[in-house]
Order: sequence, then C-alpha cells, then structure tokens
Amino acid sequence: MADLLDTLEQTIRDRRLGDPATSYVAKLTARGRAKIAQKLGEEATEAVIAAIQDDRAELVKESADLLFHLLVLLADMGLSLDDVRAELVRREGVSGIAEKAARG
Ligand SMILES: N=c1c2ncn([C@@H]3O[C@H](COP(=O)(O)OP(=O)(O)OP(=O)(O)O)[C@@H](O)[C@H]3O)c2ncn1[C@@H]1O[C@H](COP(=O)(O)O)[C@@H](O)[C@H]1O
Repeated sequence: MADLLDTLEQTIRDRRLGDPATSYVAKLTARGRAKIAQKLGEEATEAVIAAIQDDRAELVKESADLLFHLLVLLADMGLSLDDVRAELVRREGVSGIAEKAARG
C-alpha cells in the first residue's frame, strides 16, 4: 500500500490545476506561491502555539495542516517528498560517515 503522504501528494498534483470552485488545492494554487508559503507559515505558527499550550490533540491537527500545506508548496515548486527523502538520506549518510570516523 502506498504511504498516505505519497497518495496525498499525488492527489495534490492531480488537483492543483483543477477547478478552484471545487478544490481547495486548486484555489490555493491559483492565489500564488507567496500565498501558499504564507499559509504554511500560519500553520507552523499554530503548531508552535499548540505545543506551547501543551495541547497534544491540537498539535496533531496543526501538524496535519502543516504537512498538507508543505506538500502543496513542494508541488508548486516542482519538488516532491522524494526530494526531501533524498536529502534526509544524504544527511544520514553524512552523519553515518562522521560516526564511523569518530569510532576510528
Ligand atoms: N488534507 C487536506 C487539507 N488539510 C487542510 N485543508 C484545508 O486547509 C484550509 C486551512 O484552513 P484555514 O482556515 O487556515 O484557511 P481558509 O480559511 O480555508 O483559507 P484562507 O482564506 O485563510 O487562505 C481549510 O480549508 C482545510 O479544508 C485541506 N484541504 C484538502 N486536503 C486534502 O487534499 C486533497 C485535495 O483536496 P481538494 O483540492 O479540496 O479536492 C484531498 O485529499 C483532501 O482531503
């Protein structure tokens, strides 16, 4: 089964140039990259506030909004979760090399 985030990413790609009247992704995309980025920032702030208020349920909801808006922004920039995964793998490789070097 495909990962839920991969499925959501594909849905976002399919909808982004669709009808803004029926699709939130299309509506937000039509408002431009700066608006998408602004929404991402708002969701990040709301996640931070939930954490500061020690509200675990709210943090889960805001995290879902945050990931969703990040996927919309990545799609708008022609990027994907795989690009992010590749960067994380690269970092893991770098830290793995550093750990091996430290162990001798
Ligand atoms: N996962 C989501 C998702 N998460 C959050 N949101 C929307 O994000 C918005 C965030 O709420 P806000 O109050 O911050 O924003 P707003 O008032 O709607 O808009 P602004 O005027 O503030 O910009 C809400 O309208 C939510 O419905 C989402 N909208 C869609 N999806 C999924 O994306 C896919 C495509 O959706 P459509 O494009 O609507 O077909 C489907 O799988 C949906 O389930």
